[in-house]
Formats: sequence, C-alpha cells, structure tokens
Amino acid sequence: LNTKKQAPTVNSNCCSFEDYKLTTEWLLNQTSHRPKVAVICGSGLGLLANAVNNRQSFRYEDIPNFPVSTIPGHEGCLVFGTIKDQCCVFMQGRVHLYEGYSLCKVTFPVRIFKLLGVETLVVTNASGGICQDYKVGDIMVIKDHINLPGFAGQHPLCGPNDERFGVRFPCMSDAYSKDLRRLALDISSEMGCSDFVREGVYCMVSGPNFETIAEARMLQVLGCDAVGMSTVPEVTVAKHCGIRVFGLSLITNKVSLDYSREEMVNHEDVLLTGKMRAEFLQKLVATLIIRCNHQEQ
Ligand SMILES: O=P(O)(O)O[C@H]1O[C@H](CO)[C@@H](O)[C@H]1O
Ligand SMILES: Nc1nc2[nH]cnc2c(=O)[nH]1
Repeated sequence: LNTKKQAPTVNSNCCSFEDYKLTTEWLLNQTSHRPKVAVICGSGLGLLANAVNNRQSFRYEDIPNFPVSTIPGHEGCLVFGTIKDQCCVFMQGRVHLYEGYSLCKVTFPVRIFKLLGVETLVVTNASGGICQDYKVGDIMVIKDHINLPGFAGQHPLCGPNDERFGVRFPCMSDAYSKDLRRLALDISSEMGCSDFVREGVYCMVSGPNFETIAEARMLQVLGCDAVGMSTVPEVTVAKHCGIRVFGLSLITNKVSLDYSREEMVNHEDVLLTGKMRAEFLQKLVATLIIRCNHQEQ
C-alpha cells in the first residue's frame, strides 16, 4: 500500500516558488527601488501612480512570468517610485479571473511584492453600489469582503500550501487593517470629503457580466454594499503572507435592484467615473502612504 501523500492534480498552484523568485530577482536587478508599499490600481484608476517621483516603469509583458492585462482601463505597467520618503510600487492595472487567468496568476504580483519586501498593500477597484445610500462617485473604504467565487472553490489558496508564504488555514476576520481604515477616514475628514467617503462590505463575483436584478437583490440580502470582479483574491493572498491590507472601492455605478430602472451599466461609464474621482483618490492614497506606519500590523 502506497501511504505517501499525493499532491492533488486539480486546483494545483500554477506558479512554483522558483517562478516567484525568478521574477523578484529580475526586478531587483532592474531597479534600485525597494518598496515597502504596493498599490494595485483598479479600472480607470491608473492615474493614482502619477503621485510618484523618481519613477521607473516596466511593462507587464517585459517582466518574466508577469500576467498581462487585457482590459481597457488597465495600462499594464509596474511603476516604482517615491512619495515623499516612502518607496512604493504601483500596478497600473490588474488581471481578472474572467480574462481567463487562474487565481494563482491573478495573485502572482502580490507574492512578488512580498518577496520584494512590501509590508503594506493598498488595493483599489471600481464597483457597483448595492447599498441604497451610495451614490456614483462615492468612495467606500473596504471594511470586509465576501469571497463568492471562493465559496465555489475558485480560491487562490486552493492546492498545496507553500509554508514559505503562510499557513494552511489563514485567519481572515481581520483582513483589512483597522488602523489604516481609521487613518483613511481621518484624512478624508481633514480633506473635507467625509460626505462621499463610506465604509462597507465588498463582494467579489467572477463576472464578466454585470449582475441581473435577481442577483443584485441576493447580494443585498447577503450584506454586500458594493460588488465587483476583483480584489478579493489579491487581499486573500496578501493576508496569507502577512502583508497588511487597505482597500478603496470607487462606486462607479448604482446596481439595479428594481425592474423598472432603465439605466444600463457599461465599462465605459465605469472608466469615466474613475477619471472624475482620480484627483481625490490620488491625494487620499498618497497621504495615506506618507502617514502609514510600517511597523504596525
Ligand atoms: O475591479 P476592477 O479591476 O477595478 O474593475 C471593475 O470594473 C470592471 C467592469 O467595468 C470589472 O473588471 C470590475 O471588477
Ligand atoms: N460585478 C460588477 N462589477 C462592477 N465593476 C464596476 N461596476 C460593477 C458592477 O456594477 N458590478
């Protein structure tokens, strides 16, 4: 009888530790920047990276093993630089499950950030507002999330666990740093913008279609304030490897919960709302980066 434990063949991680190491070493050889903060820019939010000085930028297709964005509004550039004395790296654009990438590939950059020495991850996204109080252009500080694809086994940590990154069963009840959430709300209030900055629960669906009305109503009952097609895998992998996480979701459209509503959502409008709020978001993220204390976890 063969008692040796067999590695599962389904849901196995598609990236080996050597893949992560190769990409990290390639980047370390190309740049002298050593970022402590990483920012993932959501749909139409690539302008956030304009806050950096001493900029050095790489196209995703030129970085070994890096996944390449295929969606408009996701430029596909990894931008290193400084904001005041803080060294940071910005992903101008992410990749999504619906583009055909495995969740291992979707979250590949997060583990690269870990190996580069990043301690804090700022995730941003565009989302549809489910909470009836939310308006287009509101910014939701992410308090918590619902991993809907995860419930069905589409989870970035399925497969053999690599203990070099984290434990088999990571705790997720404190996924979003309380300190950074409080700091973001303080900064918004100092900027006089509290009226459009909220705090709520983000739900990931796989997409690529926007919600039916029945689905939207179900998400509302589940306690979701906003819905999108990203972020949760990156946050999960970051939390798994001990990176502190902060998340911002820009409400780019209201999700229809009512059959009489005739307004239709589309990606172009999502990108337009991103442009409208880019300046505020850039200031909020830059101030947060300057003021966050890397020692806290
Ligand atoms: O989550 P980000 O990448 O911001 O993009 C959001 O916007 C796109 C739909 O317009 C979807 O990809 C959705 O997830
Ligand atoms: N699933 C989903 N993703 C979005 N991204 C931006 N708006 C939306 C939305 O209404 N639904």
